Amino acid sequence: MALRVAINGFGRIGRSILRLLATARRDDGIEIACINDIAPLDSCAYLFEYDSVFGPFPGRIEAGDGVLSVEGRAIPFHHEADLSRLDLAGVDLVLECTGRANDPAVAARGLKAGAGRVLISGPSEAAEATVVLGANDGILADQRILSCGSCTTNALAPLLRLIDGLFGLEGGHMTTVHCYTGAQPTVDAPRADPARSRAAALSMVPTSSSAGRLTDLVLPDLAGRVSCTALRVPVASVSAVDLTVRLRDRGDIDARLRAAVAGSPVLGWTDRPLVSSDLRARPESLILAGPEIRHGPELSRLFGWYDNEWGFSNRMIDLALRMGARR
Ligand SMILES: NC(=O)c1ccc[n+]([C@@H]2O[C@H](COP(=O)([O-])OP(=O)(O)OC[C@H]3O[C@@H](n4cnc5c(N)ncnc54)[C@H](O)[C@@H]3O)[C@@H](O)[C@H]2O)c1
Repeated sequence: MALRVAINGFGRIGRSILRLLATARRDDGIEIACINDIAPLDSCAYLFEYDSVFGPFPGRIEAGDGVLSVEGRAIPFHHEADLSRLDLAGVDLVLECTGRANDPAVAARGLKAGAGRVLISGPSEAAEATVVLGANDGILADQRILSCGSCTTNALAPLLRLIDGLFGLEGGHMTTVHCYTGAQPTVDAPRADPARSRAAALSMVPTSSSAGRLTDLVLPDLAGRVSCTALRVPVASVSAVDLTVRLRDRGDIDARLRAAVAGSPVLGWTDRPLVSSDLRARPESLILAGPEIRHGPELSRLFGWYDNEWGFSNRMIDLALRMGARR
C-alpha cells in the first residue's frame, strides 16, 4: 500500500520533494495526500511550475479550487497557518518543511491533526531523534517525530563515519562553502545574525553552521573532533564540504576512499574537474571530488559537492520510506 504523505511548507524543500515524486521518484510508492502552505495556491503553483534553479516543470501543472494538479493528478492544497486545524486522519507521515518546527508545538501539529508521524526537514529540538542516512540510521525505531538533520549534516556525517572507520579520525575542521538560501535577504536587511543581514548575492559571507552541533548529535562517538564553519557564497544552488582532517592511518587514502564510496548509498565520487553548477540536481548527499583532495605532511584535505536542495530532498524521501516501512 502506498505511503500517504502530507507536505507542510511548500518552499524550496517542499517543492523539490514534490518535483522528485512527480519525476525521478514517481514509482517510489508515495502518494501525496495533501499540501499545506500559508502562501496562496496560485503563487505556490507558479513557483512549482517555474523554478529558477531546476527549470520549468516537465509536465502539465494546473491550480484552482483548492487543488494543485500535477499531470492530471489532483492534490488537495490547504492554506492553513496551523496544521493541527486540518483533518489528517489516514495520512501516514507529515513532511514538515516550514522551517518552524524547532518549536515543539509546531512539530506536533501534524500528530494533533491525526497523521501517524512527522519528519522535519531541518534541525529540531522537538524531534525524538535526528537521523542521517549513512551515519546513524541504525537508531531508526518507532519514533513519531524525527528530524532529517540539515543538508550539510547529511553531507558531512556519512563522510566522517566512513573515514573514521577506514583511517581513524583524530580531528579536523570543516567549512561548508554554501550557496545562499531563503534565510538571507537579497538586499541588506536587519537580522539577528549580522552576517545573515547582508545582501546574499553580493558578498561571500562568513557565518556559522549548525552542522558541528548536529554532527556531534548524530555521531556521539566522534563528538568534539570536528569543528564547523560556513562561508555563504553568491551562488543560488549547490554547496561544498571543505574538510581538513588529521587521520591516524595515512596509507593509500584516495584509493581506499574511492573503493569505499562505491558501496555507499549516499556518497558519490567524481574524478572530473567539476564546478558547482555541474552538480545541480544530483541526488547524492555528498560527491567527493578526487581532483580536489590533497595530502600535506600532517593533514589531509577532503572536498565534496552537494546539492543542498535536491540531495537533501532525496534523503527526506528515503527516510520517509524507511519510516513508512515500519508502519
Ligand atoms: N533550502 C535548503 O537548501 C535546505 C536544505 C536542507 C534543509 N532545509 C531546511 O528546510 C526547512 C525549509 O527550508 P526552505 O529552504 O524550503 O524554506 P522556504 O522558505 O523556501 O520554505 C518554507 C515554506 O514554508 C511556508 N510556511 C511558513 N510558515 C508556514 C506555516 N505555519 N504553515 C504552512 N506553511 C508555512 C512558507 O510559505 C514557505 O513556502 C528549513 O528548516 C531549512 O533549514 C533547507
